[in-house]
Amino acid sequence: MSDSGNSSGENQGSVSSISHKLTSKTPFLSLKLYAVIAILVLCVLATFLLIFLCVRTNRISRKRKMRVKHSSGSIPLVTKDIVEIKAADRPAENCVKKKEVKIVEHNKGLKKEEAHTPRDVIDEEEKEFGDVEKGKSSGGSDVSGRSDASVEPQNIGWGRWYGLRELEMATRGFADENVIGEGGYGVVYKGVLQDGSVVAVKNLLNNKGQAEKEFKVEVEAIGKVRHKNLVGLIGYCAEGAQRMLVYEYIDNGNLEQWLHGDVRPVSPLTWDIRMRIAIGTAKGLAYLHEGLEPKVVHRDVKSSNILLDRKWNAKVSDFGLAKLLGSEASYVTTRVMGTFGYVSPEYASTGMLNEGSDVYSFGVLLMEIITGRSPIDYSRPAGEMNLVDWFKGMVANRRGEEVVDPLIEVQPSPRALKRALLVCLRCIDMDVVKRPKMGQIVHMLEADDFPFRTEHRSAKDKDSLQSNATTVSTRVPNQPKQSREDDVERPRWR
Ligand SMILES: Nc1ncnc2c1ncn2[C@@H]1O[C@H](COP(=O)(O)OP(=O)(O)OP(=O)(O)O)[C@@H](O)[C@H]1O
Repeated sequence: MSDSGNSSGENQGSVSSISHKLTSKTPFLSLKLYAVIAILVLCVLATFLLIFLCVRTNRISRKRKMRVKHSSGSIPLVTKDIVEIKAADRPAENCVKKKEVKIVEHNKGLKKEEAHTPRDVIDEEEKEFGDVEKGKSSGGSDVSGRSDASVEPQNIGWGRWYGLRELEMATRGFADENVIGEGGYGVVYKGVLQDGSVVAVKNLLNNKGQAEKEFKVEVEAIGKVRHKNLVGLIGYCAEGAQRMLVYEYIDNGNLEQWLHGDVRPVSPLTWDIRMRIAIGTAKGLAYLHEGLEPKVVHRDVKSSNILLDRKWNAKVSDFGLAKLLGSEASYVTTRVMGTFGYVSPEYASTGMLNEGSDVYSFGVLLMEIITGRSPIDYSRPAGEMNLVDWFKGMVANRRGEEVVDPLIEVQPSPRALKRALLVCLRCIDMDVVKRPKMGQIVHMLEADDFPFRTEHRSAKDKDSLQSNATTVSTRVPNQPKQSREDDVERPRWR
């Protein structure tokens, strides 16, 4: 009882001592302590309020600046040539679902309603192949109806900037049924623009790391590249986080689909058509390597990147993308390394890249075209899984005629076959400096007298194919440094 009395007395004592302290005067302006504390608290609160207001004002002014920048068109106006159409602010929920979109049949075999039967294509080819061969081989008209050869950048510019809304309308809201396919860079949609022209819209994946400025610089560089054997970039979209590339639509699928997609007794790809595709591809690559400054190394030459029009003109796609998307995103790592089976040994082992790596990949592609076999095919017997090894062995053993795709009905002449086989072997030379340039390859494939330079060849020349298959390192006949003028257009890279 007395303990509790003591403790309550102590409590009362401490309370009265605190209140005494609070009411006692301090040296600061002779104010009482509670007044000083109240002033300090108010000061702290005022400081916080001030900081908060500063940050808020700063944010608002930055947002306003960005809005002004966007509406004045500084994002799309990459060059004088690019015309802003319209910018519609819209959440891109339709675009976001791209990853889940199922790849429609078109990806592995042409869409039924769009696919032409081999007969259609061959009929068309028969009607038009002659003209093309007579020197009008400047490529078919593109989707906008213009001829590639007549493209004059100073008149029409390389392309334009598209608003998200416009591309959404063109692809019916990025609808599943408009998906052409999906690659490592993103989903590709078929679209019809308001003027009726058909385009392919590539909705780039994971572009968060891609700075707008860097993106537009690279896109501009790709967009200026025009050649009848390269898929033309006709514009792009960069709104918010969205990055899309708009290409001319190439309406006859890709080479992979035609070589491996639809197994039938006779391939619609005759020997002549195959060589035409190979030469067109070589011309496109020659332009990238030799017609531009700085040159462009494709890095991913393979059959699915060779698109075809109805006249079997080859159009190389995806050039420039490795550079465009390669710097930031980790998903691109495998892309930078190219595609398994096509990658040159030195690039695979050292990562050192030059146009020789594309030449190697082209050599593998040419083997694929000749044989109808995939570069790596695990369904084949052990000794045949790797196309390059099998091919070299066959040629070295004088069994070159046996490598031709059995689906080709009319066999090539021995001369034509030997020419193609020799080009393959030279392209895959282990010594990168001994590989021919793409321009030389064009001439080798086109030249009737290659590799038969004289009527009376020496025995050594006769055996050149076999020796190439074993050494794969031979002299390339003298060729002009560049492809012919009609094949390689003037550089417009910068
Ligand atoms: N301009 C185009 N016109 C018509 N079809 C196209 C066009 N560009 C791409 N495609 C088609 O879209 C599909 C996906 O192409 P994409 O280039 O994105 O991937 P890929 O070449 O199949 O694979 P990867 O990304 O590994 O190179 C392919 O079937 C291709 O034929």
